[in-house]
Parts: sequence; C-alpha cells; structure tokens
Amino acid sequence: MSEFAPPAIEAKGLVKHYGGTVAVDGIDLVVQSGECVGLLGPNGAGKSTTMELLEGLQAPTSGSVSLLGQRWEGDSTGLRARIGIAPQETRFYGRLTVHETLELFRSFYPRGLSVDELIGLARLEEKRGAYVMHLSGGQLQRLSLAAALAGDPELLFLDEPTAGLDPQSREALWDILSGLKAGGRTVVLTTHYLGEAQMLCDWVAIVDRGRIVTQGKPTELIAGIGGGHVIELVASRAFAPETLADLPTLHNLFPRGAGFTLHVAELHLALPWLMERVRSLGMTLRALSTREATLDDVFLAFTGRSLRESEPT
Ligand SMILES: Nc1ncnc2c1ncn2[C@@H]1O[C@H](COP(=O)(O)OP(=O)(O)OP(=O)(O)O)[C@@H](O)[C@H]1O
Repeated sequence: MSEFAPPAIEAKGLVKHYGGTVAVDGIDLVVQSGECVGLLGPNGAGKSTTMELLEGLQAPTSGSVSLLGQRWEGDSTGLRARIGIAPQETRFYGRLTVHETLELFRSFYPRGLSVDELIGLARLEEKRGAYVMHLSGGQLQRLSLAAALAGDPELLFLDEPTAGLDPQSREALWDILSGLKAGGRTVVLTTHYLGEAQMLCDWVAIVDRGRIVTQGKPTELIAGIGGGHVIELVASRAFAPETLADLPTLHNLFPRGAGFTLHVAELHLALPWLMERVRSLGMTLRALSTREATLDDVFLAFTGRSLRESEPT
C-alpha cells in the first residue's frame, strides 16, 4: 500500500436525525487502509446508522463521508464495486442453493472472486448444493460474508457478523475474519462482544448516544483508565463513596447497585486497605471479587454505565 494512499474511510462531523431522534450526533472517523476497526456500543448507540452512512445507504443530515478517497456524491457505482457489505440481517432467497446464491451476488460486480473461491473462503464446501433455507445460523452468516466478498472488496463492512451464534460458529467466523485481516483488507465491524473486539480489532471506537466517547487500541484504552484491576464489592450496608476516596492506587469508583466497582492499579495495596476500612466501619463484606479490566470497564469509565448491563443477553 502506498504511503500516499488516502484513508480507507474519512468521515467528518456525521450527524443523522430521524425525526426527533438523534441517531448519530457528530462522528469523526479516520480508518487507514488495512486496519480492522470495531464500533462498540450498547443497543441504540448509533452503530448501524453510522455504518449505513459510511456505506452510502443513507444520506447524513450533515457531515461528509469519503471512502478510498472518493465521495458518495461522485461515481457511486464505481465506489460501490470496491466495497463489501454484510448487513445485520441478510435476506437470501431460500430456494436457491449456496452456489446459485453466490453466482447471483458475483453477477452484480464487474470483477471479483470466483464462486469457488467464495465458497472456500466461507468454508461452505459441504453446503455448496444445499438450499439456503436449510442452512444453520452460522452457515448463513458465513454465506452473508461470502456474498459481501463477491466483488473482492478493498473495504469490508460487517454489521454484527457473529450476533446470535453459538461459540463454535463464532470461532469459525473469527478464524475467517482473521484470515481476511491478514490478507490486508480494511474491515469495519460492529459488535456487542467485547472479547471479539479485543481479539480481532486493531482499534475500536466506543459509541454511545450517537457519539464516539473514546477510541484506540483495546490494550491502550484499558491501560488509559488507570488501574488495570477491578474490584467489585458489596458490604453489609450502604455507605458513602467518599469513605473509599483514600483507597491506595484508586483510579475510578462507581456506585453499582448495592455496592461499588473500583478501578485500582495495585491489588495487593488496595485489598488489605479495603478490608480494614470495611471492618473499621463496623460492616462485613457480602461479596468481593477481583478481575482484570476489560473494554466494559473503559465504557463504564467514560459513561458511568456498563456496556454489558445496557445489552440484552
Ligand atoms: N429508520 C429509523 N427510523 C427511526 N429511528 C431509527 C431508525 N434507525 C435507527 N433509529 C434510531 O436511531 C438510534 C440508533 O440506532 P442504531 O440502529 O444505529 O443503533 P445501534 O447502535 O446499531 O443499535 P443495535 O446494536 O441495537 O443495532 C436508535 O434510537 C434507533 O431507534
């Protein structure tokens, strides 16, 4: 890739209103060629709408999108041939076979991968002749990915590629996505799965209420909230957060239900202090757990809410 290649995506000041609903509220995004980027956020955060604005499927209320150095207002047909889209739900015709479906998608593009290559990439060899209506959820998601790859796109948009899949199917898709990434394609995906974002993406943008609240490499974002360790505790009665203000190496403190979530840097200093403070207040611990910080804690640090709690199971 030339060092003068334009960014794969350059979005400036994107805003989208649906009547009185502000779905996207000023998003700036630059994705370089070859990067794999994740948009992460709770339901209704504006991820899919952002994807649709980038994909040229919706016009923004204001702001601009440039993909591969081109605007949608220019040669949109030429641009469309260079990108691939796997929407949240692809409706296929159930009475076509996998092979026929991919032949159909391939016919939409002036150039691209052969149907055999697509079937190989999506690991659907055994289902080549099967009717689409007989595919499992994981196989359908892989078919959707294959359809998005039909034009051999430089830039791939995947809206929740592993939503609703069992762990085995999800891992199969991760494997395929890792291969696509290694092949140098630019990939933008949305996901609810923090581990997925952490594993697949070079960097993530955390979206909440139509805005990017923070972005960066998962490890850097986690390091950036300080601490790295999370303590969750519930005491025998409620107490004021100020009571814990002097906790050694404390970075963040959030009241959570009946207790607190604490981000700390040094567990071996924080834990004994905490036990002693709880004891000196005449309380006992109802629950105490520790874990490594995750992207969910980054979301919590920026929004005061947990990403997991904002999600359906
Ligand atoms: N076509 C539409 N008409 C009206 N409101 C819409 C439309 N599409 C999305 N919205 C609203 O815009 C907001 C953002 O929705 P969007 O689907 O982009 O969020 P999301 O982050 O992708 O959520 P999910 O993870 O559930 O897909 C929500 O409040 C949603 O109800």
